[in-house]
Amino acid sequence: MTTQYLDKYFENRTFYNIQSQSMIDNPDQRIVDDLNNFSGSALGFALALFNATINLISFSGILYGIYPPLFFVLLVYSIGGTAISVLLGKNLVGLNFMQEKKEADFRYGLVRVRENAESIAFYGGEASEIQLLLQRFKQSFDNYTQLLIASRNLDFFTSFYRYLIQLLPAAVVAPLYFAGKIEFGVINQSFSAFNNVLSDFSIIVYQFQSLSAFSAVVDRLGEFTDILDEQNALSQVAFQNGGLPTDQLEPDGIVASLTLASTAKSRISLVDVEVSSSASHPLLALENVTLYTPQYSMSLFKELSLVVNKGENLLIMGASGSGKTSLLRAIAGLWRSGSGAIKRYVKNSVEGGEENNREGGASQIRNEEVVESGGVQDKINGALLQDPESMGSGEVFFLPQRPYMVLGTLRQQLLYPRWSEEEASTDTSNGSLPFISKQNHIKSKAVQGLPPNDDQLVQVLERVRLGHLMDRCDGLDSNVEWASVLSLGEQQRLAFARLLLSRPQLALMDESTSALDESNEVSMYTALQESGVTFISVGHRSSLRRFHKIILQFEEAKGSSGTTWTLSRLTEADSPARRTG
Ligand SMILES: Nc1ncnc2c1ncn2[C@@H]1O[C@H](COP(=O)(O)OP(=O)(O)OP(=O)(O)O)[C@@H](O)[C@H]1O
Repeated sequence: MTTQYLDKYFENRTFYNIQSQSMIDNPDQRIVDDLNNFSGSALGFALALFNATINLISFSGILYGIYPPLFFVLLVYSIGGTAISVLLGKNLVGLNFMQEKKEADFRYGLVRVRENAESIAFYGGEASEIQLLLQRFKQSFDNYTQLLIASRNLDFFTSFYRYLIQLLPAAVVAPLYFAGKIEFGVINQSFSAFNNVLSDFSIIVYQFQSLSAFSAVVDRLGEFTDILDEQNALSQVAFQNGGLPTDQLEPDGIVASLTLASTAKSRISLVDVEVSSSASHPLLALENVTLYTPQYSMSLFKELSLVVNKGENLLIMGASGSGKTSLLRAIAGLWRSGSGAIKRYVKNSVEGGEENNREGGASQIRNEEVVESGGVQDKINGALLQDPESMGSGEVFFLPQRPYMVLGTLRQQLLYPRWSEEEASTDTSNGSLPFISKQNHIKSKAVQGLPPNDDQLVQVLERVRLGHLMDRCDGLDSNVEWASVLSLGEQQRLAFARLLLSRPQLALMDESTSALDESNEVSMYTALQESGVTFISVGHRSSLRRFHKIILQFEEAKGSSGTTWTLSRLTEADSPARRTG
């Protein structure tokens, strides 16, 4: 179940939609605790029911044989008892549901402290953190108090129900013994049969508390499953739709009904156009794209059209909050609320690598800058960037504003997110889980060619001026908490190393050099230009202009919501030659 849920959670970026649109609380807790409780309790209840059935068959015959009315009295008594326990415990399900949520919120609060330890320590925010955490704990505690009160009331009733009836067999059977109708041993026999049948009939009454906890777990998992299925169905619809008007879709089954409901508001159509290697083609085209925030609560920009050709790097500038990152989200397919079309031109990745190789020759200015910024250019050109067979080359690579450091070795940092499948196939640690089928897993990004060897990884590290990490951290296999150990600028350079290793056709970079000094920034951008990758950067610094050919500027529209945009070609004045001259 865990692998199934993980597959669904990661399929079609559902984890991102759940998080960015706050669709559901604590998916992690549902995957870990709720699945555990569900499987454990389901097995427990199934066994209890099976036991009770066998027991009932065995003992009801005995009891019925001794005195038939006793059997029927017991039946009526247990039906009444079940009804009263359902009445008394009906709010237990809701309370158990909330208890799971509140405890998960509290635990998540503690995880956030661990993740942001340094920022909290710099702010000196300990007192506020304790207060916030205690607030969460108090909510959990208050709910637990209510849960205890409801359980206590139910427990009073259950005990009363269990003991009240104990007198009945004695009261009925003793007179029969004194009348000489039955043997003395039959009294004991009737007690035993009576209690067995009572507990079988009363399985709901006795297990009500666990049943209500189970029911809360089922509710939480059901809610989660619905969201996962709905998101995946929506993505399939969007995929099948591929830019067609929704009325052209086949109206069959759940997918079609979701189509009609979900496309009441229009969505941007995202089309991957396959092109042959020989044809000259753009890398990206936006046609009349109007973008809204995911819930359509705010319009960001309207009717944006642009084309990015190979080598025509695009710079996006504008005020904070004007929608620059959101445009990258739309290009990456994360945000679809709006209208218009985004076309990404993709081709065979091996061909892409060859083309990169052919275009690997750098201009004079680039070479000068590279020598100045690191002096390892010859090695890079010779061993790495001109060896397409050894490189991965996907289509679009995204460098987010906040570099993401995975939990793992330096090698895994560098290879992320490519080659993970290859690693998984050589990983023997899954051997103890034979039921996990590899086919079920989300495919990592398709990679052609061999993964880079250690020498190449070290060269790229040196190219991004992180060669010292090899000595400092005990080589490529050292495993530390990278997000805490590396400075923000070092993390951004590591992200560039990933990009250089991945060598996509198009890179989307969101303020990915914001923490770097100017010399490092020049070095990173130069290396990227050298590798033949076309890039779209979001940034605030005017020093970035020299690496780009086109600029898209967002400006606040006066007197109306949203922003206006202007697209212009960067003039020669922005080139590095002019600047230095
Ligand atoms: N998940 C979200 N739901 C709703 N609104 C959002 C969401 N994410 C961002 N926004 C809003 O969308 C607007 C554009 O955000 P975006 O991140 O694109 O800005 P930006 O131009 O990149 O800003 P900055 O330069 O500060 O990074 C902002 O007003 C932001 O508050």
